Amino acid sequence: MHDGPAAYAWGLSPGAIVLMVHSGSLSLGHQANATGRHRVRSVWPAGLPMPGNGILPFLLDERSEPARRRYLDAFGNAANFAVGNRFFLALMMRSALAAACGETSSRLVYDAPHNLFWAGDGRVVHRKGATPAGGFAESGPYGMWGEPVIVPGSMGAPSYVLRGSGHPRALASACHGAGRRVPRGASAKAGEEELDAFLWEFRVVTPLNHRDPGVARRADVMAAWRRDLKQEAPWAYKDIGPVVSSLRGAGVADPVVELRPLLTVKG
Ligand SMILES: Nc1nc2c(ncn2[C@@H]2O[C@H](COP(=O)(O)O)[C@@H](O)[C@H]2O)c(=O)[nH]1
Ligand SMILES: [Mn+2]
Repeated sequence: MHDGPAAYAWGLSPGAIVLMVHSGSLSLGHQANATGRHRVRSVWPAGLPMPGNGILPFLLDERSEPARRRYLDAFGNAANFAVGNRFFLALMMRSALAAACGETSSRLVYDAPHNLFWAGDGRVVHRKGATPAGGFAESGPYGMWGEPVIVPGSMGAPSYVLRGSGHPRALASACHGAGRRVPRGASAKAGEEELDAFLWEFRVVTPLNHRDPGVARRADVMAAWRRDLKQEAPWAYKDIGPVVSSLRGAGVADPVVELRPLLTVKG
């Protein structure tokens, strides 16, 4: 616990089991974006040079209006689909927990999407790899403490719930995780000893039973399995401590609670 009053106000207490769910729209948003880009190109005025940086703006002219509207609808649908995914994953986790431990009480602390845009106050803030971190407000359920900011670490490190400060220079935003230390492909090249140490420390269960001697004999299958595990292993992610210190030091968000991982399910 870093901030008792805020933690208690959000229903977080020492020893509580917290379920964290991370899912987006499973490529629907990506597809909406690809289709949107195609449409922007198809209505782009002849003779107007396209921006050299690859970012295609929707023009605010009448001719672009239908394409713009369809893009915003598709993007909104993808965002709603992502909320639905998180909702159903949470229900599945709750029912699995109830089946194992009996009925428990739980309530939602926050649903914080990232990689979305937020329109309002005459501007649009597109948070790519970032999450909202609004500060105190005159009204609203989170006004008194600031907005909950969820910063996950990795499956082997703590995650944090912080309270946003609404820092104007950060556009009331914070990072949405510790972030990768090494890019996806590069982490697969990490040492075999590190992976062995990880498998020793963590009980890793996958659909493929690597303890089965028949599976363990298949060098090709085992190599692919180990490559996949390395992508998500704790060392592929940055140390969460300095990330949280930076958020606090920069006045972006203050830690409320630290969550220690008990069980991680990756899909
Ligand atoms: N608590 C956990 N956090 C994790 C795990 N794997 C990754 N992460 C963190 O999440 C963020 C966001 O991920 P992204 O896919 O949207 O970029 C990432 O920066 C990691 O720090 C995990 O297994 N458990
Ligand atoms: Mn994500």
